[in-house]
Amino acid sequence: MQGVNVKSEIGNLKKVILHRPGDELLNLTPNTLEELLFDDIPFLPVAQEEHDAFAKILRDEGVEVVYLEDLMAEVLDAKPELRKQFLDQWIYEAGIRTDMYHDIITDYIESNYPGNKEMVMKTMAGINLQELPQKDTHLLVDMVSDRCKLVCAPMPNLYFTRDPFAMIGNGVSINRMYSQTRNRETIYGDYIFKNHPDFVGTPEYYSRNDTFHIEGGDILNINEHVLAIGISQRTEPDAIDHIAHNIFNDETSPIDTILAFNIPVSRAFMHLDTVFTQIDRDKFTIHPGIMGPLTVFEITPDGKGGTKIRERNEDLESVLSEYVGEKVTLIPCGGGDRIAAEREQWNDGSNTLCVRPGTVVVYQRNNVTNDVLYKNGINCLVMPSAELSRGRGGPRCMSMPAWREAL
Ligand SMILES: NC(=[NH2+])NCCC[C@H](N)C(=O)O
Repeated sequence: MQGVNVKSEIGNLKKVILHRPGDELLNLTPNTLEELLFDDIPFLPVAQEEHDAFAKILRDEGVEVVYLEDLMAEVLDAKPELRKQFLDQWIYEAGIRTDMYHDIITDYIESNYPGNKEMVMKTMAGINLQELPQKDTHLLVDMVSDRCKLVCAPMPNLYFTRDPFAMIGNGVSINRMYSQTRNRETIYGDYIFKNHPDFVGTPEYYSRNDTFHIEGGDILNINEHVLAIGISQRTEPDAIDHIAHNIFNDETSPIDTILAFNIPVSRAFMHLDTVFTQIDRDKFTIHPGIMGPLTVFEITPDGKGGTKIRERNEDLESVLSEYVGEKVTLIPCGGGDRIAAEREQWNDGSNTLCVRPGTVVVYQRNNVTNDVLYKNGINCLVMPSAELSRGRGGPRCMSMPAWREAL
């Protein structure tokens, strides 16, 4: 299946991009957790089993599952001349600015990871000082620094494929990320969208070199015409102004309204999809904790190449019903119990992945919320979640749909 087609959050899912967590999780240590945006260290073999169970659920539902690492390796297999350019860029963006270290790392990778896929996986995992040959250097840094120091940091958040790039209709946003640790993740998407035969030519609404940050967890396709974007810890309002301008000026895009949801800035609510996801034609799950402070702005083209903005003061249900075109029900995470809501939101109880209207993938551990979903007629496909959830993302965060059928 070629190209991108995502014009809703719920249309029959046909193709999705995942990343199977790899050795990058082995490079998490207690004193790097905060910087790397984790709250604990997942046990890798179990995290991988859980992730494989997720992929199997999707395949059993008829979804084509493709992996980020394979797409990137396919780009390099087809265009071998890009391998050096990619490695140079990856080394530079890892913060290596001296020729000597650039050469040591290049030699190390070229001699130990000759295949493209293994090289791609290594760039994701990161490099420790102790892996590199010492004989060449004899520098002070080698004599005194901690031998476990990471020379090239790992990218442990890659299994949240939702965030570094995001499909919008038939186009894509290659994101500029909020945190330093996640900014290198977008290199892969950039190469894939510029070079992979399945994705080349996709209209690009945002570039990783743009100034303001925006992340895919904040981007929700409500329907062909309406896009919702969270203003959050991860997405700046300036980025939304910019992407709105680009989308409205693309004649091929039917999107004529962007709803900006201003959500509180906090670790627990880092993206809009941590508090709000669509699960059926007329149903959304929502974390009750955001209902009070939420404001919604409607952005539309002004007809002169710019945009106009209107603040919507009605309650969320009426605003959504208007754009969805039918009366919407909001189903609270935790079923209205405040403690259960907070506990389960922390473990992504509102972060579901819809595979078709009324059928969603959910984490097993959010049993209170899942019960409420069942009672509302939702078919929950339950996946194991003990280790994956330690990274603070659920089934929606761990998936980037590339193709959904029309509703
Ligand atoms: N779309 C999402 N909610 N993604 C969750 C990402 C979690 C990741 N640890 C981060 O902080 O960036």
